[in-house]
Amino acid sequence: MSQLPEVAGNPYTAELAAAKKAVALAARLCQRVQQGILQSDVQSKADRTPVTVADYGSQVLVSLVLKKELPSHSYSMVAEEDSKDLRKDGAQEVLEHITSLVNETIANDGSYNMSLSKEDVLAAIDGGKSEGGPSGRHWILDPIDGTKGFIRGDQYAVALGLLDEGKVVLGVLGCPNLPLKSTNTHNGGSSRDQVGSLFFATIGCGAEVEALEGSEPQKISVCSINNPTDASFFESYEASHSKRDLTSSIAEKLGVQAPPVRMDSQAKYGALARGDGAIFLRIPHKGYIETVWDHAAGSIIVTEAGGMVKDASGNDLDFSKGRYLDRDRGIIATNKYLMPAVLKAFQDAMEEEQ
Ligand SMILES: Nc1ncnc2c1ncn2[C@@H]1O[C@H](COP(=O)(O)O)[C@@H](O)[C@H]1OP(=O)(O)O
Ligand SMILES: [Mg+2]
Ligand SMILES: [Mg+2]
Ligand SMILES: [Mg+2]
Repeated sequence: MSQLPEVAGNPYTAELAAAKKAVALAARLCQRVQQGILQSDVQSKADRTPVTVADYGSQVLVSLVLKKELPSHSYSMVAEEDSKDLRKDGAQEVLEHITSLVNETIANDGSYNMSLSKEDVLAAIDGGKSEGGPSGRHWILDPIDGTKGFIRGDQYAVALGLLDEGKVVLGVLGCPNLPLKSTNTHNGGSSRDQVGSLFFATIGCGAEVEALEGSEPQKISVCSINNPTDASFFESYEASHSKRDLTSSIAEKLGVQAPPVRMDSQAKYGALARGDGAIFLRIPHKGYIETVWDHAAGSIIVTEAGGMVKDASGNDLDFSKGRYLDRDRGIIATNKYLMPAVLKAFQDAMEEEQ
């Protein structure tokens, strides 16, 4: 992949180029594993091994590319996976599988002439143990966001953000199964429609999308709908990830006519950022605490596309508290016109639920 030209006013040009390369390479590994799962029989879909291999493999590749592309940068990463299970007796075969998958992906890409050992793989995974926090720079990684969608053959994302002094300053979201063209352009669809979208944003520089395989980047922006009756909303595909009774009550209060669009992973943030839908509601069930890697990349892509991302109290998400977001009861992403009404409906629905 060619280096991005230096853009005046973007202090994160090198980091963005490295992050895009890292996510694109990791996504290639995930695509290969997902194709393998889908080609195998239904029985083995319930086996978690293939997805585990892809989660770890993706984390290894992202960490490797960032270190190779940014050799002079100090490195701290807050990532979802750790190597504990892989160090257990009986995990040798899985570790070998991950190692060969990573090495094959590197060899096919051709950018780096290197081969990782099993120890290198474990060390790369453990590079994601950082606690993050309010000072310094920390990469934030979800190597596969939307694991259940990944197994089903649906949407998933490789999500990478950069935290600088407690603020998310950069986000890259690789969505291998999301069509490059907006899903609400009524072109009837075509088998020639390109699938695989790479969203990215840097603070103050707007949000863009390009083909995961590489193409001319296009600026994106959230929709400008200001009447909730014209809005459509995204929510989790998995009922266990978000309270559907509350989201449907919010939609009813707002007069939303369209049925919910259910999609796995932060692909929802990407789709919202380019105007495929107007509102994204996420209301986890009691006891679930949101992690930073589930929202860092997606939220900056939406805000840089002109949208807003707020918690249930109407506050900005605070990524400076470590591996978790502050405990609050939900997340809303939408445009600036709709946010006041959506927030009010959200709070009213929650009050009624008490
Ligand atoms: N019980 C749960 N409630 C809410 N979110 C969950 C739960 N279990 C896993 N997740 C995470 O929610 C995100 C996907 O949500 P959705 O697809 O519904 O938007 C993923 O980050 C997924 O983890 P993971 O990254 O391991 O897939
Ligand atoms: Mg996740
Ligand atoms: Mg994950
Ligand atoms: Mg997980």
